[in-house]
Amino acid sequence: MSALGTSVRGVVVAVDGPSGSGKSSVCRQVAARLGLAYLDTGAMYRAATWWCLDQGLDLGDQLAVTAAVRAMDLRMGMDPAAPHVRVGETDVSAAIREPAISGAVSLLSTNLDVRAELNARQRALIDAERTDGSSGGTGVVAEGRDITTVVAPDADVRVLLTASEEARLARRALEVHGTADAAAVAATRAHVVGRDAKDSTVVEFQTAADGVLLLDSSALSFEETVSALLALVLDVAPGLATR
Ligand SMILES: Nc1ncnc2c1ncn2[C@@H]1O[C@H](COP(=O)(O)OP(=O)(O)OP(=O)(O)O)[C@@H](O)[C@H]1O
Ligand SMILES: Nc1ccn([C@H]2C[C@H](O)[C@@H](COP(=O)(O)O)O2)c(=O)n1
Repeated sequence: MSALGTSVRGVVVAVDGPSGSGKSSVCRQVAARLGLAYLDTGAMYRAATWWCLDQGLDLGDQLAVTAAVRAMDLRMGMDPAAPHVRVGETDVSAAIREPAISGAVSLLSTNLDVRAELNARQRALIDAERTDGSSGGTGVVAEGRDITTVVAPDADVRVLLTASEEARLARRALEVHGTADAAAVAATRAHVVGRDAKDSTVVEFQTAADGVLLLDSSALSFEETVSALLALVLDVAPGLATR
């Protein structure tokens, strides 16, 4: 609600792309700069994986996994200054980034019943920001693999953020190993290219769907990519003020 009591419709920015293209870091920064909420949908798949492992489930048991995910008490903290993820009372923000979760998460993200459950939760979170900005902002930047196409195809701004495989591997190697030399890139390949190959079997995030804008960050610095996405959003929602 505005100060006058009238309803203000929040802007919805949807961003998809492959692993290491910069979705999380760039979208979080753009959300902070525009005073929007930030929704990391990959973190929801990671939290679901953590929850199922914590319950001692066999992740290949699709029925048991689906039932557990439907029962999961998942709370997404969407403030871009301090995003966090809770399952019940447990803050799992750090645990869901562990290699054991990264290595197992595709078992859930390729389970179509799990996708349906998480898609519904993502739509509810996005709709809450669209209608009343319940995180205190004037909209949301939501990123993942199927936000532009499945979860929020009606978003105000839809962007596919890509980068060459070479650039994505180098970025991830630098982030994880502190260097992008040949050994570090080789060690990173399975986590980036391998996971994308599995996830690509159920969602399309390598090519832009109709009406989705393509932002290729291969030759852009982090700041240049943030500026490019900001420009795309401000083009559609010029009333938003940057911070
Ligand atoms: N344009 C850029 N130039 C250089 N480095 C970048 C750029 N964009 C992002 N990075 C860096 O690349 C790394 C990967 O980015 P990020 O984690 O945001 O990717 P992602 O698409 O969210 O990956 P995933 O889907 O696997 O979580 C981070 O260390 C980030 O700081
Ligand atoms: N909307 C989404 C978001 C994420 N995934 C999958 C892809 C990854 O394997 C996993 C974790 O995502 P990340 O944190 O690495 O971005 O979840 C998906 O299928 N759909």
